Amino acid sequence: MQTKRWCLQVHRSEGEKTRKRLLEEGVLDRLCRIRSDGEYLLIPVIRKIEGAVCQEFTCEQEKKDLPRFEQVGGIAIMQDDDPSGAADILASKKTYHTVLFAESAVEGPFRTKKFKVLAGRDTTATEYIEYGHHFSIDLALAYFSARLSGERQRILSLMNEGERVIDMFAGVGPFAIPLAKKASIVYAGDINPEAVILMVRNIARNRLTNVVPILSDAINLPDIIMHPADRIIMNLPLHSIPFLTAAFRMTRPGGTIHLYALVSREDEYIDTLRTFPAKNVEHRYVRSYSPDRFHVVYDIVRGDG
Ligand SMILES: C[S@@+](CC[C@H](N)C(=O)[O-])C[C@H]1O[C@@H](n2cnc3c(N)ncnc32)[C@H](O)[C@@H]1O
Repeated sequence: MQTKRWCLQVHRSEGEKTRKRLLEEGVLDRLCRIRSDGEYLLIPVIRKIEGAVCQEFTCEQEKKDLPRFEQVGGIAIMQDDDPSGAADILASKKTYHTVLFAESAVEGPFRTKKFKVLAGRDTTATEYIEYGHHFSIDLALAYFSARLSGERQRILSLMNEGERVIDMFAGVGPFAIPLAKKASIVYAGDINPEAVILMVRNIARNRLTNVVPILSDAINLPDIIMHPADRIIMNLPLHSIPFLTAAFRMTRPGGTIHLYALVSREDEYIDTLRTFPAKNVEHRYVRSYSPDRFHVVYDIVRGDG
């Protein structure tokens, strides 16, 4: 079947390297055939990524319509308690080892969900790769979402080499670990001991020596971290506002705080942010959450006050 798809156009000499990278990042469209265009190859991808162009491809049809699910590593998470759909999902790809049903929304201080195993291995743990970084995850023990991968890359692209970074709600390390590539040091705190244990493992797996895991309530971080940061990550979208005073205490004048919040209007917290010594605040849509609420990120530059 001929169909239009997003693709990357790369020189033949770069073809295999690019294909492997896209496969590793989970964006290679494996249902469509890579095609050549003179000395270039057109490599199809499943969504619009940086540098992608739209071209015609010959694609196989999906074998069977699968129910909706979110993929995290080898785990598929369904929105419905549907064992037969779960069996279809499990059979659809060799890499899936477990299909889960989320029995609750994110809840409690650790922001975890309760899960029921619908098919496959009886586990909530898996391995996940994002932009070449390896993560051990256990969805029942510590929060993790693959949906912020683009946002993590955006923050990385804003960074200068050698920055000092603090991630106040670090979870298993999905911000802290990629940002360590440019940072001189990343302090990564979380209140959930299981998240910190997984983060320690992930730091070691990615052979990093500049990420400092801290088991602590974020409110206490200003008493633990003595040097001001160039950049702070605050990814606790429902409850981050009460931690802003601590974040401002830890940021140097001119440094940036990235505050994630759940809102129904992008400028919802602008008046609150004006009560802090902020020199500049920009906001941007991150992703939808419910029909009337979405995640926004405020990029806040600290003033001198
Ligand atoms: C939405 S998750 C984000 C985790 C990680 N940044 C990510 O993107 O996957 C929020 C994290 O904040 C942690 N947390 C909640 N309250 C906290 C507090 N008072 N101090 C430190 N960490 C907290 C939770 O355990 C959870 O891991």
